[in-house]
Amino acid sequence: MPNTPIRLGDNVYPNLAFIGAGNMARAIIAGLVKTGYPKKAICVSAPSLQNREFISNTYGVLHKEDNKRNAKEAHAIILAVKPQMMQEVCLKLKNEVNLKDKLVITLAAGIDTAQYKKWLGESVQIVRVMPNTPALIGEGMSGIFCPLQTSEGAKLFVQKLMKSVGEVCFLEDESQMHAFIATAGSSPAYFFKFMQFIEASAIQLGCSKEEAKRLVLQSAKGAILLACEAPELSFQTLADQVTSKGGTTEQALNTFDKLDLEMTIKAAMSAAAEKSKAMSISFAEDNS
Ligand SMILES: NC(=O)C1=CN([C@@H]2O[C@H](COP(=O)(O)OP(=O)(O)OC[C@H]3O[C@@H](n4cnc5c(N)ncnc54)[C@H](OP(=O)(O)O)[C@@H]3O)[C@@H](O)[C@H]2O)C=CC1
Ligand SMILES: O=C(O)[C@@H]1CCC=N1
Repeated sequence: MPNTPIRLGDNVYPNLAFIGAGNMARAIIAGLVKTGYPKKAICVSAPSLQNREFISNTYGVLHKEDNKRNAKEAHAIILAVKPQMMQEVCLKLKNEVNLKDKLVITLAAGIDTAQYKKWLGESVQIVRVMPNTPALIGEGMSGIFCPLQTSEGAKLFVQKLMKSVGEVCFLEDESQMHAFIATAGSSPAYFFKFMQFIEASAIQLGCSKEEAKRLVLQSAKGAILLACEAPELSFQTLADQVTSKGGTTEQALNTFDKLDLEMTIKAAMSAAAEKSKAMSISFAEDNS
């Protein structure tokens, strides 16, 4: 039986069981704790004591070795293991925990909600969330897909939960998840790689390592804040504002065009979306 949810003022905080103590669990837990989710209402389980203790010590939440013990006491179970581990984790949960009255939220890429019903039982209440790591600092972007039967209460709960670590977007159709993963789930990595390459080039051009990082970070932060403050301006207009005719930026952007940066990015995003589709198909086939 789950413990009674913690109440603080008018707010009720269901107990959350995070299954998995990796990057994504950590990012969401950090974001939740920062926004005041009660630490004692959050528990994490994973095989590695070191990883569990790291999250527990850093954010003050509970930890358990055993998924079963964690899930039993929770109102909502958050599946934060790699897709390849998901079947094993789900089948064990189904056998060991009464999932009736519990909400299951999965963060995994490439596994459709229909698949979870095969693993966890047709009646399981499952919601799919695709977050990203900036949730760690409350700046995440999460896509939420709720199958038809999802209760309004569950939808609102997931919306509130993920809003506390960033922005949310409801997906009407699960097939939209492939584009969402390519555009938001994976994209922080694209921006980090872009910054990494600018930093390395700056060093080659004569900047010190520290200077290069500082210049990249502040310029990227400035550019992003500027774009956020002027949503009416297209990205093209913002780029035009930097580009003087016959000047330095023009030379850099011409080089992007010559080497077809746009095509490279399109190809990379298609690869991410295609991988998501292929994973969904392969999980469905493996278990048909
Ligand atoms: N990283 C990201 O940016 C995003 C990830 N996701 C999704 O989130 C999920 C987790 O990804 P991420 O956090 O990056 O992965 P990590 O590899 O960082 O973490 C996976 C965690 O799962 C734990 N684990 C493995 N087996 C079990 C088990 N049997 N029971 C409980 N826990 C187990 C691992 O344990 P241990 O600590 O012992 O190794 C580890 O803590 C994936 O499905 C991914 O698709 C979604 C959006 C973005
Ligand atoms: O790389 C992945 O598969 C996961 C999903 C989106 C970000 N990380």
